[in-house]
Amino acid sequence: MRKAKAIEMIGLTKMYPNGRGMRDLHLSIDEGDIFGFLGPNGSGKTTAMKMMTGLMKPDSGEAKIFGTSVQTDYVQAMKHVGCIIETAESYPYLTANENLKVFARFYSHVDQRRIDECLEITGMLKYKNEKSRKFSLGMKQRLGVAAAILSNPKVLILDEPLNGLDVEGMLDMRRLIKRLSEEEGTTFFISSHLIHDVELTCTRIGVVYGGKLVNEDYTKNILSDYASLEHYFVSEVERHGRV
Ligand SMILES: Nc1ncnc2c1ncn2[C@@H]1O[C@H](COP(=O)(O)OP(=O)(O)OP(=O)(O)O)[C@@H](O)[C@H]1O
Repeated sequence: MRKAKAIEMIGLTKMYPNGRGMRDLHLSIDEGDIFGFLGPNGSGKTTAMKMMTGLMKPDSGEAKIFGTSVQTDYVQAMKHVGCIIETAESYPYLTANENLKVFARFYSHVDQRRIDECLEITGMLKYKNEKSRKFSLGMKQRLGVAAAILSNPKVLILDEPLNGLDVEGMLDMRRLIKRLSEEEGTTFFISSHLIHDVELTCTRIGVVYGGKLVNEDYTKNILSDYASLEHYFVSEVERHGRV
């Protein structure tokens, strides 16, 4: 059976006056994929993610979530999406639980039981009544994920979710992503510049370089042809990327 298209990007373009940005991005993410958007600092990942989540208007092109245009029907398109773009914000003087209650107000069906469930899934239940200003970066990231999954989104869009995490924090986050993918069928779109982590976490990978998508493929295909994702990355950038 053909899988549904969770995310489609059709020629998304945003160029800043300095000539940088993201040019003519075409991508199609199937339901159930854990898609890794891999590229170095400044390659255009955040720009693309802002366009696909409606935070930035593209110069041209369109993003669709489950067939609905983010640009023309924002509320309907984003109904199934949870996202953390740039940083996971929280209210420092509120507890983890109180923070989630604030977010829960946006959704009529999210009750205390679901809040507890999200705290449990993200390993934050034991810190439920602690104020977030005392949290480490990893705990803040996890609280951010707890907030992003409150409404049971079918798609989670995470910008550099491993940024600033230590090894244990990275392992936790990777487990969390796999758990949500397996148990809840969540589709992920994750940006990262960490090649090794993308290799271990993602089922599909797109390489971005200099504001362009240079190639994309399933991780298992890449690893059957290349010794590691790093070899693939370097080869793709050399083949298509350098401008
Ligand atoms: N508001 C802006 N005005 C001008 N240039 C910008 C602006 N935002 C980003 N850029 C430039 O566009 C390019 C792409 O930036 P973007 O933030 O999308 O990259 P990124 O891949 O997310 O990088 P990072 O991993 O460092 O977050 C960079 O060269 C950046 O300097």
